[in-house]
Amino acid sequence: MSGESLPPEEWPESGHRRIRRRAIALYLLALLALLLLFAGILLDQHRRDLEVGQERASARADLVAEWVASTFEVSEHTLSSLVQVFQSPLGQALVARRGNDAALEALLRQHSHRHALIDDLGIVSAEGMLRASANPAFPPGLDVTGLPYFQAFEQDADLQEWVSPLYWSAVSQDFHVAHAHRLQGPDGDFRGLAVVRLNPALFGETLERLNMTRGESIAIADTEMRLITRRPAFGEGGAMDVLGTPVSEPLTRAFLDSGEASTTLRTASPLDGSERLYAMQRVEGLPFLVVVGERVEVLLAGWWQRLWLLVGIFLVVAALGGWLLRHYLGRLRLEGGLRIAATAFETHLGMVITDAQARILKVNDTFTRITGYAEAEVLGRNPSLLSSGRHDETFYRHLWEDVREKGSWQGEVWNRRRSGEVFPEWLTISAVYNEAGELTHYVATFSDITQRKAAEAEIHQLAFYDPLTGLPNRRLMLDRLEGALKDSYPSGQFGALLYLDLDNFKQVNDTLGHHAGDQLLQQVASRLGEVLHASDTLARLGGDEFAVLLHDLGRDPQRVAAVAERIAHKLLGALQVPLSLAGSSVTITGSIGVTLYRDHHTTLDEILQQADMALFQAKRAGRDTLRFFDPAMQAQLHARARLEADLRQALARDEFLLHYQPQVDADRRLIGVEALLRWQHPERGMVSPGEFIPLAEENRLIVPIGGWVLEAACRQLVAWAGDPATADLRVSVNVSPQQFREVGFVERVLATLARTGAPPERLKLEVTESLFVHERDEARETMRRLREQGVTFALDDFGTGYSSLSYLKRLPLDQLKIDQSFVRDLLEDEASAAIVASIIALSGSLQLEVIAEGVETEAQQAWLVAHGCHAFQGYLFGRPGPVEALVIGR
Ligand SMILES: Nc1nc2c(ncn2[C@@H]2O[C@H](COP(=O)(O)O[C@H]3[C@@H](O)[C@H](n4cnc5c(=O)[nH]c(N)nc54)O[C@@H]3COP(=O)(O)O)[C@@H](O)[C@H]2O)c(=O)[nH]1
Repeated sequence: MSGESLPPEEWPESGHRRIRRRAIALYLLALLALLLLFAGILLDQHRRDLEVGQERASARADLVAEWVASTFEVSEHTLSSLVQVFQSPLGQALVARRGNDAALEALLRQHSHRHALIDDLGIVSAEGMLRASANPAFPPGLDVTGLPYFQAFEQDADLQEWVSPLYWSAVSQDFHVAHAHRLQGPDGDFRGLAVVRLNPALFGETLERLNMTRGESIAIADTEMRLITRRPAFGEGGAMDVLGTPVSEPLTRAFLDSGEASTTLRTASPLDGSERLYAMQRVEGLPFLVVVGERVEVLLAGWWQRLWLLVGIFLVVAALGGWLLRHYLGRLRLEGGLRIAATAFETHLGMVITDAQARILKVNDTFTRITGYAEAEVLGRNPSLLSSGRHDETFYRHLWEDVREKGSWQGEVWNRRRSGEVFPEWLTISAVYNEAGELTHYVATFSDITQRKAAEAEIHQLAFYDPLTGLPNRRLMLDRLEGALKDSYPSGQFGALLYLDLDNFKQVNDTLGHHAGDQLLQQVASRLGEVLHASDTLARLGGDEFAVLLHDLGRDPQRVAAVAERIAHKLLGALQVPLSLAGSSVTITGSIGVTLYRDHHTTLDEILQQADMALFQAKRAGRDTLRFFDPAMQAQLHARARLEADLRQALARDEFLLHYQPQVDADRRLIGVEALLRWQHPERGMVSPGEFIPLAEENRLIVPIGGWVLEAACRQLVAWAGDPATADLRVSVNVSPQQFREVGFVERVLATLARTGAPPERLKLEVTESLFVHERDEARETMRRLREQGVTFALDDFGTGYSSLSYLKRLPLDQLKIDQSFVRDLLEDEASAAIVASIIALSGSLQLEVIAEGVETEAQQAWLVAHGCHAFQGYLFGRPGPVEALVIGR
């Protein structure tokens, strides 16, 4: 099932993502739940810790307030007993009578010892004068009208008893608290006050003995917000060093103003700045206030610990959960990857996995299906077991170079199945590296492309080949012509396009039927193909029209035309042989139009038109004929063909003769002659060898013609041998390369010498440098064998070729013949003069004779003599002519 047939959410990759998303969401939700749980716990505990602190502070404040209140019960009791005493008749008499001060003071001292809190006891008169005091520091008659307790009674006539807030005593220079009781007569008239002066330090001492919890503070203040005592002390003092210290704290002020008995609040201490939970408790009926504080920081110390513990637990859980999630997702991905890999592995592609040493580790089912090898057969083996042998070592070297350098290679490879069948495959090889960058595996995938290639071949065949004959069609022919035209420009080689049309095909078709017509075309195609080389293109353009492409025929258009003509004749000849069709013998002919091509300026269309026009002309000229596109060339070809035909007859008709051109020494004495062939044509007169020798060479007629020349020259030598004036003359005979290379050349020369009786040492064979371009060793051997028999050799046209000097030295030569082109120019052209001079010098160093040909002027000869040349040939000494024309010195 392919991925495209499933809904997207069911695609494997999609499913993997969905699970992944869910797992992450679940993990985050769990974390959130845990976070909320921890936050709930912490909030609750935070609240409870503060509540506990608050409750403890309230309880403590209540307790301390009780204690403070109870303290004043002592003073109250003392005052009550004093009041009883001083309101008794005796007491009143004591107070009223002056001079009883000592008795009064004794009484007061007796009562003042009842409690440590009581600092002093005193009796104040109704006028506000101290009558007596238990403390001698306060003398009788001291005015207390300015003190708050006296003023309180003054202002309120009904006031019986009153406890003062802290007040400053100028006598003791300290703060005190006074507990005063009204003294009155029997009529209720105001007689003064009994006053207990209390020592506030006692509160501090008592508080000092109290067990305090950490972070707890306890303060006692009066309603004027002056501290009486505080624990812990602040600054550097003790608990009582704070006595009288005013406290400025708005919340406390507000509480006192509200008249409430107690309150709690959370604020920073105005004394030490620490934030505390405070419980404030008024001391009932007294102008005092107890403030108990619990430091929030201490109260929440445990809570903070729990907070950090839970944060730690949360982080550990989150990290652990994250790790587990990652692990799970990793496994999920891996499993997914493996599933995908497993699915991918079993595809329509053949797959091979090897280790880094190219040993097969795994193949898939498709591999087995394509190659025929089961997995067990190939495990541990090298994939080269599949190689077909069609690719050479270089191919595989490049392939592996690509894999190593680029990481992969892909291309077409021919491999061999287990059955031995060779098949094409499209192969991709990839190198696999680990994280450290080391090569670990190779993975190859391939598909069998046999069918694709067959289909391609079929399409190619249909597109480019004629289905009836199997020949290239017009399209392929045009492709090849285009390519040939391009190639012809740099190579300089001519090619030829031939259009061939069957003359009587329609007649065959009409009389014997289309099937026979088809057979005829097939047989014609086969015959034409037999005439041509594999490098030529024979195409069927359609109907009974064929085309032939001849490539690289040469650079000389005339010769190329001749070759094309010869091949065209062969094609026409091949058609003429009767064919067997439907039980009948049929003779068919064709017409051919030829055009040559080379120039890149000529377009493809022009060439096709030219071939077409040439074919048209051939058709017009009658059946079984050919025509060239260029009429001038056509004429030349005709002339050439005629000349060739005549040349073939010339020997038999005895139309050749030899002219001799003298060769002289520096004193112009005749030393030899060069035999030069002449053709006495019955119609055209004397034909130059320059015209017919190349033709004779092309048609190999040069071999018999050359033989004739040699024979004639030898006969001339024999004729001269009997006359002392001519016996020493040597005859130079031109030998063409073809003639020289002809098998049996040596034997033929020797046979001619023997037959004629000519002295071999008088015969000089002129050869050209072209002989030594190819097969030079054979040429040297031929020369050596003839030279052994006395025949000498001259190297003709010397200087125009490319003979290597080192090789030249090894040739059995006798003479160098300076080419006439250099001689002609030597007086005008420094380069020619330099060449001639070096040839003369070279001949001297090689100990060879040297002769200059083409000498036409005295000046040329003088220059040559001056430069060491002593043999000459040229019009200056005589043109080639009949033997009788030679001027022989006697
Ligand atoms: N294989 C054979 N080749 C032959 C034979 N006979 C001749 N040839 C070759 O034909 C080419 C033309 O020869 P030809 O027309 O005879 O010309 C020769 C001389 O007439 C010409 N010549 C000599 N002296 C002068 C001169 O002063 N001026 C001038 N313009 N021309 C001169 O040179 C030709 C001889 O050349 P070479 O052979 O290189 O010595 C020519 O290539 C012949 O070789 C034959 O029998 N076989």
